[in-house]
Amino acid sequence: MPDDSVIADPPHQTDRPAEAGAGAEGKGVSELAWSDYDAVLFDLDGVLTPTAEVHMRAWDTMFNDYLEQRPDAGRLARYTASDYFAHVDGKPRFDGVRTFLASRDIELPEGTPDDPPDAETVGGLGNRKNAMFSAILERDGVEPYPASVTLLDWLADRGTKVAVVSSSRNAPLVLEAAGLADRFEHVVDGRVAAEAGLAGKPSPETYLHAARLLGTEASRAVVVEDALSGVESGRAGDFGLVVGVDRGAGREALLGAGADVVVRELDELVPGRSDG
Ligand SMILES: O=P(O)(O)OC[C@H]1O[C@@H](O)[C@H](O)[C@@H](O)[C@@H]1O
Repeated sequence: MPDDSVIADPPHQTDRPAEAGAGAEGKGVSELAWSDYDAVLFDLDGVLTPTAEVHMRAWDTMFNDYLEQRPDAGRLARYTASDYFAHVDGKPRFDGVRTFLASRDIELPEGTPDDPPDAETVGGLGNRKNAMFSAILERDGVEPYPASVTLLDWLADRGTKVAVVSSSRNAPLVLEAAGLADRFEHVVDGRVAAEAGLAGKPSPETYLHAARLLGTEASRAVVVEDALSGVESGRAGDFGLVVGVDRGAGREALLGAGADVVVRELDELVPGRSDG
């Protein structure tokens, strides 16, 4: 069993379920007591599909082009992958813009979520990035992670309820493009959240909303997340188990944000798959 899939002592709580708690050191994640859970709430980008990388590339191009054309470009540090993980990853589009700009002491007018991509506003910059994201998605398409499909198949056979909880307004499009749309009756995405007035990740509100839609108590639901902001949502919502998927955020950082276990691939959660 790879070291990354060892269950860690939960850093933020002492009343975690036995299989995820202290003393479980060395147990495989495949030994999770699945009977404790009725539902699994999946983040999308970076968890079910490799689209976190597409978001990353689009943010990188948009922010660096923008910084370079500013009159004070000389004083501004370039946008890097560390900025993505620290300020943007997992958050709703316009929260990501606002948080990154604040890290460079830049304040822009809010504008609106419908601002055109050439507007120098939070709305405009977010939509500028979205035009790039959409173009890449249309050109390259998207395939789900095979190991994530393995877990979805196993959960479907078992009758476990599933939902997608994504900050992205593109989630329905990505699920359709990846051939996963039929697997989820409930998708709480960036648009649904905005319309329902739910605060975005790292708030737990979107995950709690999904649990309600599935008719499940948070304590009986598992949250699966690759972003620190999303792991924080799961922890803040007191979910039964928070699984961190390390796609670049880093194992220690995910544990620090509140993940109970960290895996590299989702099939490590299927019994019998990752023991060693
Ligand atoms: O597709 P949208 O609505 O612009 O959403 C953007 C965000 O969607 C999230 O799912 C990604 O994890 C973020 O990293 C990304 O920035």
